Amino acid sequence: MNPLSHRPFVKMNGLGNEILVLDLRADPVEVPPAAARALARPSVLPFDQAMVLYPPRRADTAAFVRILNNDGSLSAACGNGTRCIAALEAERTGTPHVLFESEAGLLDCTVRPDGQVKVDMGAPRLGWRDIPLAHDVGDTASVLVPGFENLGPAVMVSMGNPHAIFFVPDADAMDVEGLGAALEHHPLFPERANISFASLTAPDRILLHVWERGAGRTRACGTAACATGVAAVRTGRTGRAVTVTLPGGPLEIEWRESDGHVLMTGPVEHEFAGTLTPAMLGEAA
Ligand SMILES: N[C@@H](CCC[C@H](N)C(=O)O)C(=O)O
Repeated sequence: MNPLSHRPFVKMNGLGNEILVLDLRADPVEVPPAAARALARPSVLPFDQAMVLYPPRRADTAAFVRILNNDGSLSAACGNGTRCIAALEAERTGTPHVLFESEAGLLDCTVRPDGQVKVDMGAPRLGWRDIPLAHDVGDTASVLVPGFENLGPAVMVSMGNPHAIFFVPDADAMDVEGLGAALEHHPLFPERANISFASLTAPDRILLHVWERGAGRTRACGTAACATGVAAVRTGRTGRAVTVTLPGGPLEIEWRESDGHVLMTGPVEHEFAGTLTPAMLGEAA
């Protein structure tokens, strides 16, 4: 019997970014990449990321969170998924403040009375080794990617996961699938990268399309919105507070001056809950 069989799940989304939540705190087991791929099949529980809750490593946190993309790969960060698990945990405990830990660090979340969730996503990392890049490129805010020089320079930012942001005249007009799939695997990005195309639509508004590492094109990516807010400040395009609008809707992003942390605010939606079956996990019943 697969140890994940008969475990409860919750399906949610953050601006259309499809999130599967597995709370394994009571009886932790590993979620192998093959199980994530089986569950993500279109006829089963198609998701972009699975947020898997494990017992906390620190007494002040609600859980340690592991994040899997739908190709089975791991990510240290997922902004939309973090809002989803914060809303669930706040509902469960009756308190609006929730602290999680992930591979990227602490995630301090607040569920507001209007249901919007604010997450302190921590400080971005901007050094080439931290992003990571394959080698020292000089200024990580202006990186010409070999073979893609026609796109102009990428701004590289890590929000715990690697992001390349291209500011372009019209993000709606970009071939997000074609360019994203090629750039995700570019040798300059040794851990692959999330690829974003961003356009300024007002002094404090950015239009964003994202190709996600390990998940492909999604309706929204919270860490990409955070990274884009940081990238816009680094390149002198905006102030520190912006609205980033993705196909799934807007996120409010602030790169706080006092401590360098990035704050993301946006909605979540509960869809349905259920129990995993052997068939969902790709096994005979
Ligand atoms: N959708 C997420 C990002 C998920 C992780 C990403 N695909 C990666 O592998 O880095 C978000 O909302 O941040």
